Amino acid sequence: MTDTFQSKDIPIIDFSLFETNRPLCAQQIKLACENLGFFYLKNHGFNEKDVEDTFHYTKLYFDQPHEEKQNYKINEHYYGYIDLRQELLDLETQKIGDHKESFNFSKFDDNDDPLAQTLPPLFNEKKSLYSSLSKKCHQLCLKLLQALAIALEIPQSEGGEYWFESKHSYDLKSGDCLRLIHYPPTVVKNDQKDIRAGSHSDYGSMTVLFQKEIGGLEILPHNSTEWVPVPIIPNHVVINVADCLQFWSKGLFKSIKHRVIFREDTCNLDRYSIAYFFHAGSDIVLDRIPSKLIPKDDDNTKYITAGEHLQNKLNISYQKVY
Ligand SMILES: O=C(O)CCC(=O)C(=O)O
Ligand SMILES: [Fe+2]
Repeated sequence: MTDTFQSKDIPIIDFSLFETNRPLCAQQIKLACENLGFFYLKNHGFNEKDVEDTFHYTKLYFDQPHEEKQNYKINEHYYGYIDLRQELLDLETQKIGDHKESFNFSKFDDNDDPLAQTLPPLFNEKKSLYSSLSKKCHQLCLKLLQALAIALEIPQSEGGEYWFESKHSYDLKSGDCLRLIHYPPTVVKNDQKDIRAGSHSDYGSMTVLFQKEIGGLEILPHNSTEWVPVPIIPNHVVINVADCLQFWSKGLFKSIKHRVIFREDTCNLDRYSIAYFFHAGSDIVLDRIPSKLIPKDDDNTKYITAGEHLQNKLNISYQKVY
């Protein structure tokens, strides 16, 4: 027996409880966000075939020639194609950018057209698939925050279980992003200097992550120095608390550090993942959650907007390497 946190200790929450026993579901989600800021979710409502299809077209997209991908490179709103090594997530220890390429989608309108970018032809053809995944991820996150608001007993006079909802409406201008990620293989094994995604925490309220077949994701539990692998469990998504929610809850909920390493058994294989970064509207002030269960405010409370937070974080953790 050991007290060290292990992969098997990562909570698995059955989200069908949200319909059948909402108070219990809310307690489980609150506990997972307090203790680790990270959990698996099963019975989450995503259609398995749709997720499969999304991964299929994602692979086809990244298989295209480099020049084609460069035609839709990242724009001033951070949507579009990001090249191999272009993003560097851990400025403290990384010498070179992440060994990954990605594509960021903005939110979509009612006709499944993206709000802040022009899509490459392949994605334009499949825009309903990506738009629907984006909207479903957003709806899931709203429910997760509703569960947290229930567990925190936010007073009805303050908005109760819907306290978060108006701050995250899909109509708001925000940093929300559906991101497709491709981690190409490497021939260099056990190279401590190279990494698929450097250590970081996410910026917004929370993140939904779909993994597929190839592992490598690791988490660093709060107050620990031991990285813990996050094994892939088929048909489960992974949820993590991000920085803004940690700020709102005055540290009650933990924005967990994570990274993607080259595992020796799979470093010669392509890895694909899909993340949805869920954010409050850019102009929303990161006020504290009104609840007796939130730790007391101290004097140094600094209120910033969600957009400022994103901008600050991008400025320190995002490097353009053209
Ligand atoms: O690909 C993964 O498994 C994690 C990606 C991630 O953490 C990120 O893009 O913020
Ligand atoms: Fe992340």
